[in-house]
Amino acid sequence: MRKPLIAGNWKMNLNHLEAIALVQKLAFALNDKDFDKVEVAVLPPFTDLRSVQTLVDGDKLRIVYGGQDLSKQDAGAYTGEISGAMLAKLGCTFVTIGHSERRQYHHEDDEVVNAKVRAAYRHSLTPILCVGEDLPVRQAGGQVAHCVSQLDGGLREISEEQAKSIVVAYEPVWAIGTGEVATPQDAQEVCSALRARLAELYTSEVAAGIRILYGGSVKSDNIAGIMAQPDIDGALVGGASIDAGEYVKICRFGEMSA
Ligand SMILES: O=C(CO)COP(=O)(O)O
Repeated sequence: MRKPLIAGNWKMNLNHLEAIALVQKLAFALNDKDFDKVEVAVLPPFTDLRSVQTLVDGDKLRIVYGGQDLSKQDAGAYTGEISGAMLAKLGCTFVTIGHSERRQYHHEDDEVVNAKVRAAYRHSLTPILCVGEDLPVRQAGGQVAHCVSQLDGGLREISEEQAKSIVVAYEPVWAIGTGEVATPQDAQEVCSALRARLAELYTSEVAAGIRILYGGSVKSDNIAGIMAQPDIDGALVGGASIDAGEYVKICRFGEMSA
């Protein structure tokens, strides 16, 4: 049984004081019944993580958190980089890897993404491996092949034992921050193909246990339809995750109508 995961990618938004305010609002609104049904994560900028950790530890919150990226190196002369060890020390559970904004603006290819996935496992972090096609690929009908190839690239030399804990996020680039949400059927098509590929790479039992998220303009008014799909186990939420009221509604997707 896959527990749904709602993860909020704050991107480059909110300083550490604003981070505290947002996590406090989430903690106030969400209760044990919510956390029993869904795992709720936030992915703040690096500079906010210590504040989030202090709040989560101090108030024993059930919210988990993680980084938006990590270095493929473990330590050393890599100015500006943040290591997996540093994220682990801050109590991070997750780290997003291969987000389309990293692939696009920082030219991260599958090789870099794979090195980062391996770095995450070295430090017991759970990667949220992001894949997704851009508009020309979708218009040419190449979305499944494109995403499966990114999945293969990201998982190179990742063992079955490691793969069991991975989270995969399907985020079509054309749906990110555009208000253009993929239809639930479009999202399901790719997510089911990703699960089928995971079964080929590992076993069907392993594939059946891996959570696959959808991301791209997820809001409280479209989450229910997305979550109703058999191969979608949660959402990676951008813009709507920094609005406490909206994010709480998304975390309570079971109460929203499809
Ligand atoms: O990129 C995303 C999450 O990682 C999606 O962003 P939006 O929800 O703002 O479209």
